[in-house]
Amino acid sequence: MSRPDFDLSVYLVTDTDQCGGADGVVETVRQAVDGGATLVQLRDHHLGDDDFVVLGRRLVDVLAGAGVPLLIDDRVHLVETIGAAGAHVGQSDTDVATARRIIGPDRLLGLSAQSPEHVRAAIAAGEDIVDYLGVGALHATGTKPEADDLGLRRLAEVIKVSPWPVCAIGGVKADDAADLARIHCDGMSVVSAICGQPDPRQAAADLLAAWTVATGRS
Ligand SMILES: Cc1ncc(COP(=O)(O)OP(=O)(O)O)c(N)n1
Ligand SMILES: Cc1ncsc1CCOP(=O)(O)O
Ligand SMILES: [Mg+2]
Repeated sequence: MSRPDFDLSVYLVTDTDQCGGADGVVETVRQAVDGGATLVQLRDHHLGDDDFVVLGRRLVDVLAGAGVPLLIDDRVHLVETIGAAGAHVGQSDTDVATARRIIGPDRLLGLSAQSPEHVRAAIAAGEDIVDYLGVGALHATGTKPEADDLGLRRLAEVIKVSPWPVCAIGGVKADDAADLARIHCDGMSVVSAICGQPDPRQAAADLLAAWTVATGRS
C-alpha cells in the first residue's frame, strides 16, 4: 500500500457556482495553490459524469506541477478515469468499505463524520480504509445549509476519538485557526473562504498564514 502524502492544512473544496463556472474552478484552483492551498477537492453535485470528468482532468493537469493531490467528492467510480489521488465520501454516500474496494489500496479516502459514533463505525470497517475525516459543519454555512453546525465542542469530541487526522469544514475562516489548532485539529477545509473571493491566491495565503501561526509550524 503506498498512498500519496497529503496535508490537510488548507484544503480547498470547490464550488462551481461560487467560482463562476468550470473555467472559474480551474482558475481558482490555480491561484489557490499558488497561494498555498495544500489539498484540493472537486465538489459539484450538478454536473453530469462526463462534464465532471472533463473538469477533473483539467484540475489534475493544473495540480500536477504543484504536487498538490486532487480528491473528488462522492463519485468514487470516476477516480480512476480522472486520475485523481482519491475521493471523499459522506455518511449518505457509498460506504467506506465499498469506496475503498472501488478506488483500490493506493488512493486516498476521506470520510465525513459528525459524531463519535460515526468514527466508531468507520473504525469497525477497518482503520486502513480511511485516511482522514472531514468534520462539520463547524459553523452554519450557506454553502451547505442543511449541515448541522456542530461548534467547537462537538468537533473536539470527534477529534478525541479519531485515529485519523481531522479537518474542520463549514464556515471555516482564517479567524478559526487558533481555536482549531487548540483542539488539535489537523486542518481547515474551506469553500467560500476561497471560491468566489476577489483574490483566491491571497485568500489561500491568508488561511495558510493563520494556520502556520496557530500551529506554530513553518
Ligand atoms: C473535507 C470534506 N469534509 C466534508 C465534506 C462533506 O461531504 P458530504 O457529507 O458527503 O457532503 P457533500 O460534500 O457531498 O455535500 C466534504 N465534501 N469534504
Ligand atoms: C461541504 C460541506 N460539508 C459540511 S459544511 C460544507 C460546506 C463548506 O463550505 P463553506 O466553507 O463555504 O462554509
Ligand atoms: Mg457527499
